[in-house]
Amino acid sequence: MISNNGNPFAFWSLVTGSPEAYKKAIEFYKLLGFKLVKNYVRDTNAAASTLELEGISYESVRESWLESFPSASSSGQGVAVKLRLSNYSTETIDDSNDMTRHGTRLVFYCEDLDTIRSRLEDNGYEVTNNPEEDTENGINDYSFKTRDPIGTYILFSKYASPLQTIADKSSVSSESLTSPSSEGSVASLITSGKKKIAIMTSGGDSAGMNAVVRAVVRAGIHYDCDVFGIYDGYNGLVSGGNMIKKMDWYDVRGWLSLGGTLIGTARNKEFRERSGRLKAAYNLVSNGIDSLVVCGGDGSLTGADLFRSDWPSLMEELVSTGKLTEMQVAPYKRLSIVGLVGSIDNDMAMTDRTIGAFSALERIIEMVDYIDATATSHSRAFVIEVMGRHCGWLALMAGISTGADYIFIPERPDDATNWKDKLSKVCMRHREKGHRKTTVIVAEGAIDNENKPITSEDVKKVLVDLGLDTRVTQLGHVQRGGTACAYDRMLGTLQGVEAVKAVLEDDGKSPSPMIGILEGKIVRKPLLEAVKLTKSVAAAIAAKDFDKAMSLRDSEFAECYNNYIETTMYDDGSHKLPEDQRLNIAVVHVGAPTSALNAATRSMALYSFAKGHRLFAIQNGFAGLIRHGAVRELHYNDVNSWYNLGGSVIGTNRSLPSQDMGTIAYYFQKYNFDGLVLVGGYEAFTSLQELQEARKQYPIFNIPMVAIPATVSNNVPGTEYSLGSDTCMNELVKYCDAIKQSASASRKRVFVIEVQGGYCGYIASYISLITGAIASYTPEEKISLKKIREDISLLEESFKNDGGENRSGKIFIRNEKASKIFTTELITDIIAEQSHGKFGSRTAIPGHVQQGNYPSSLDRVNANRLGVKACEFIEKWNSKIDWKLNDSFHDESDPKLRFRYVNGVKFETVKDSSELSACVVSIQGSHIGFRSVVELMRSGEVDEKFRKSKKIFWSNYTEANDMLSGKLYVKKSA
Ligand SMILES: Nc1ncnc2c1ncn2[C@@H]1O[C@H](COP(=O)(O)OP(=O)(O)OP(=O)(O)O)[C@@H](O)[C@H]1O
Ligand SMILES: O=P(O)(O)OC[C@H]1O[C@](O)(CO)[C@@H](O)[C@@H]1O
Ligand SMILES: [Mg+2]
Repeated sequence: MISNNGNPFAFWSLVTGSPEAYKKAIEFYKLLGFKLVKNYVRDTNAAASTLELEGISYESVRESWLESFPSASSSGQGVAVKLRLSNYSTETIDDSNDMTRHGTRLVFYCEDLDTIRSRLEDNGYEVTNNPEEDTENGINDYSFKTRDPIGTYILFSKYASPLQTIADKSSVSSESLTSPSSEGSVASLITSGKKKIAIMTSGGDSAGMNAVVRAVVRAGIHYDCDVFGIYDGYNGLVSGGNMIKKMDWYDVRGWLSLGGTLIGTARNKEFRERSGRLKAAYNLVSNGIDSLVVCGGDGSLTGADLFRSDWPSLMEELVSTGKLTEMQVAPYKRLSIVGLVGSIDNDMAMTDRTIGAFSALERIIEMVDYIDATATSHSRAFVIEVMGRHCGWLALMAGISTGADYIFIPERPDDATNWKDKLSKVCMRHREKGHRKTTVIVAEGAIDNENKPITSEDVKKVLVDLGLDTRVTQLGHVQRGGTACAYDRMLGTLQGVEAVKAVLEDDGKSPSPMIGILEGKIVRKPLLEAVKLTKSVAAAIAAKDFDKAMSLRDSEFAECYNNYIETTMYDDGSHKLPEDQRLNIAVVHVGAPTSALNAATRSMALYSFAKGHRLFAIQNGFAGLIRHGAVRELHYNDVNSWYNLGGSVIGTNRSLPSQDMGTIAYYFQKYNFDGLVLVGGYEAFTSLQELQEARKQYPIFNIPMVAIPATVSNNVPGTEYSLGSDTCMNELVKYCDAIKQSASASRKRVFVIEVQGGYCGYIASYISLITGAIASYTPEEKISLKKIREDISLLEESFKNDGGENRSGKIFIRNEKASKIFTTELITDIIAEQSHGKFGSRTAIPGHVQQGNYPSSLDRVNANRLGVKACEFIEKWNSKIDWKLNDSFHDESDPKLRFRYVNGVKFETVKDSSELSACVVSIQGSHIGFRSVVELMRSGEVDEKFRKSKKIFWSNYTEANDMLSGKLYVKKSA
């Protein structure tokens, strides 16, 4: 812990509830040579005493900062102590002489120990010698100790590092070790045997980075590590000093709801050079940091990987140039590095999604939806340029989500010689079909197949030449702004926790990991390989090997691109099937409305039209069919603008086919349906099951039938995702942020928020995780008075630790059916009663707002994919081709797979292959497969009584929230 530039700083935060001790502590640190640099006004109402401090009355002072600077000639390290007086602090001074019983101990390095010692003694402080001082070896040693007036153990050592021995000292120049002893001050040395993890954010900021930092800080502390924040990315790492700060549990309070990155980010040239990385290495070692978690994009992780590979030689250089000694670098022979991918670009290999990409996409679709209104009004064309650097993910997904007429992305460049013609033809054709507006999305890295950039202005010229009144909108940094969407809060949080686990499990043998998400599962991948693969995308594009570039993108990229083309470009009739293969497909919405029902129906329709099929909407659910025979054929202009329309245009209804199977069979016969797509929640699942069973009586139902899960509750058996559930989470995140703000402003108030979900606790667990709720109540976990009591204790603890700041409002989340007895109102009343007037409680019930107004970007993208998948399913069954039912038609190779596996699950008891023609679309992360409804029922996975799957695939949300909300932390520190 020495410095040769006088810059590095260590920081400690100490809290007391006693005004007297607070005042004395200030004097104590001044005695050691600290200067009082700041008095903070924290909460003028909270304190009642009239302590006079530096001429300011106590009511207005709650926090004091004291700093000890090294002298100008010295390179010793500075130290800052933040003293906080909190009337919530229950901290009492432990009078025992057992240091291990007290949480905080500081070790100060001071050359002139005698001066400090006599000052302390002269002022009545008890000074005790270290009976075990090992002057020979000096490891983790101190000379004497005392206690500050609030009870912190202060140890004084003449060694600037716990590693520094007497013998060792001679090899380091005295200049580099000098503390400002002449001023009788101390230079600091904070030591402990804990693992020290630093977290930094780097590159372009992305929403969700704050969730990462919060999770790393809290998970780190939970696992008994010291966690440091490195400010401004590699800038902070290279310059060190007060850019590296120790972080406290409560420092990250309220961060989930804030946008950008609160520890700052930067792009730094120096780190690209070895000299910059050398400084960075020095700063880490001199702060005792042994593990580095970097959250950034491909560039930042490339830098991190380089740092990792350089590390041994950087250590050697620090020793050979005399900056550090062999002993000092000995424990840092290996730096644990973990990469987290935070970037809006979604351009990193070996992960399906990067933290921030969906938030940026959310901003884009919101803006394009706004533009839609004005574009349609004026019948204009808009060229919208989106970010993404050399990656087309944002542009592709934006194109799908906003019904764009055309997109330009680097991975699938158009032919240099004819792109203008192609663009003109598509746009004119769409206009002729009835589009009143034209939308073209251009990725900022768009190129032609000769690698020449295609700019928004180039595109505009083409559209102007077509006679279209055209405007260009460059969305710019609005895409990176705002708070994180639900998905990114979840991803950042879970990946942050995983990063800490990876640090702790680093045995020095396995390669440095990058935390990614594949098929919905948080995974560790070798950083080195991920960086290498990512670089190969750029190389493939440079070499014009666009197929390879495409294949190296995430697993859903190519599929989404093909879907986009099929639903947007093939309306020219070029891909129509022969007459005898064209089908009559029926679609029905079943159950409560969710926001992506229309978007899914649109994609089914556009896909069907391209193939020459007809799509018939059964209106107002099965009740509509039974009562009114309500069937309507959908046409291009009916559906084309449904990409962003919430609710259900064709109408939805909870009624089941069993109400009147005969009538339904009659209409199926009348319209000669070749397949049925049911879009909805648990009722859609039940309807599918009923229709499948009714095949015995009504052979007309021997057609392929497929249910697309669509429900906010996400309780459909066989899938981990349902359309509309992401929109619901985004709505709830906005709602909870607003409620938390209100709770925080009212200071002492807690809200109990009741969320939907039926008997499924998915929504409650998810929303608790991403809002940092103090407690959650779900049907899966029984509510008891004991649990409520514990949660109230946690709440009290949380109020105490606010210290009047109260940056984050307190909320409890309760699922609507969590308990018959402990209703939302009752829990609210119990809290009020138990608080004895210390804080109040209110209920908040968002109700049907949870269905959302318009679909989220993630739901729109998935609606497009699932709609196409469902139609393909029906086509496959009708074509009677040799269909291997493994996952999503991919595995054609192994004949044994035929009718044996579905979605990777072995089918032991398939009696009749027709069972497999009634399936639920099963989504596991980004992977889409099918599961037969018969097999699902047989598997025992379905909880018919409580209308959900028995599988709780979100239990990691609950575990992570228990860790990060403070529940376990408070228990541990109690
Ligand atoms: N090859 C490299 N070697 C060393 N450091 C690098 C390298 N590439 C990038 N860095 C460091 O990472 C920082 C961020 O990189 P970059 O600007 O490419 O952003 P990014 O991490 O890819 O994030 P995003 O693309 O989302 O903005 C750079 O400013 C630099 O300090
Ligand atoms: O904010 P800056 O430094 O202008 O960088 C913009 C770039 O950063 C990103 O937002 C993230 O990499 C890119 O999409 C964009 O090209
Ligand atoms: Mg990048």
